[in-house]
Amino acid sequence: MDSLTFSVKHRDKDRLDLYKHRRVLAFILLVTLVTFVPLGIKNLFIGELGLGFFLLAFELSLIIEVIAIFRLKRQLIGYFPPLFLLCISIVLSIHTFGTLATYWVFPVVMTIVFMVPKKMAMLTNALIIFGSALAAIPHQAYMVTLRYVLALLICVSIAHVVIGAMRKLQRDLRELSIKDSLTGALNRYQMDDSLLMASENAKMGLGTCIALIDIDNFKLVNDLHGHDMGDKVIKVVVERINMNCRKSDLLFRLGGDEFLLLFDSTSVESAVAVAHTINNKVIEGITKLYPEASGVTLSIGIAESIAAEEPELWVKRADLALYDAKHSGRNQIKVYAPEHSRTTSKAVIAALG
Ligand SMILES: Nc1nc2c(ncn2[C@@H]2O[C@H](COP(=O)(O)OP(=O)(O)OP(=O)(O)O)[C@@H](O)[C@H]2O)c(=O)[nH]1
Repeated sequence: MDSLTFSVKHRDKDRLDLYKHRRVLAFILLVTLVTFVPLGIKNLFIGELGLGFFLLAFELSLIIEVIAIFRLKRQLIGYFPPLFLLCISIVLSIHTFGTLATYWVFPVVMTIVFMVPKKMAMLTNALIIFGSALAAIPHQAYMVTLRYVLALLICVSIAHVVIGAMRKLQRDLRELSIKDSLTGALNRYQMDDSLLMASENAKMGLGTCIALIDIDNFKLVNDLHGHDMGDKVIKVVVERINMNCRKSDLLFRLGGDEFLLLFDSTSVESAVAVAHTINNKVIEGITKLYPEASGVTLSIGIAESIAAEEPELWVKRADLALYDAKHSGRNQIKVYAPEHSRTTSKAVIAALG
């Protein structure tokens, strides 16, 4: 189950990145406003109408895009128009002013690597490097153009490696913050939003179920075979749960040996069937992989969503069903029924004397 993918599956990742980098975008807009706009106007005045037009058109497309990202929280015209106008402006400016204009290309290609999706950045930079080198040839010695191209290629390669490492680090940190490090299941802090969304869906008739899953007598596994074996057993449990439910179901580790499985639009009958399969596969898996710890079973409490019910009460109902499963001898799957509330209250009162 790829919970991370589930949590971002409907979003456009590039747009999300751009939206997160609004401060950088604002800075880039400011820098281009104080450089490209005066340059564009100057070129119009000195008769370089084509260059002046493309520089100002680029600036205009950038302003439109940045305003859309700030106001509408999405791209309006996309990457292509500003990048196309930028490429033309660079080539024209080197064609007109020669070597002096080549210095501008370095910050431009670096910014493209940092702000534009990888493939588009590579394509745009390839076009800029190739086009600007061709435009520079009549103005300087071949060796100077060769050095210019090599320096640009080195800059762009370093920027790609750095940004690749940063994005990987970002992904790893995000995973660390939402997932349990032992099992890879989502941690309990991710649960509230998902349960709330599922409760909201129940209001629209899209009910589903949750299952609270607890390993039976897990303390004995630790006591008899050691903590490491306990960890291995927990991992097998999570693996088997993941193997026997759908990608769209979400598994949370609540702590210790307890898990909550949030099914995606699933009836009680189907949830019970999946729970039985999970329990059987866990028993089978541990017997096969760690025969010394065989005999590990699960107790599972299932509760169906009720429209407009608080998520805490929903989990509480699954907990009561789990309590029933434990007290009926463990290795059981119980579905919440209203009498669970009464029985549990009586049991608690009896326990308190
Ligand atoms: N190996 C290991 N043990 C853990 C971990 N987290 C909690 N535990 C242990 O898991 C055990 C949980 O035991 P309980 O849930 O109290 O009880 P149980 O033995 O499972 O009994 P029942 O739930 O009543 O069937 C405790 O001994 C904890 O120390 C972990 O990450 N790894």
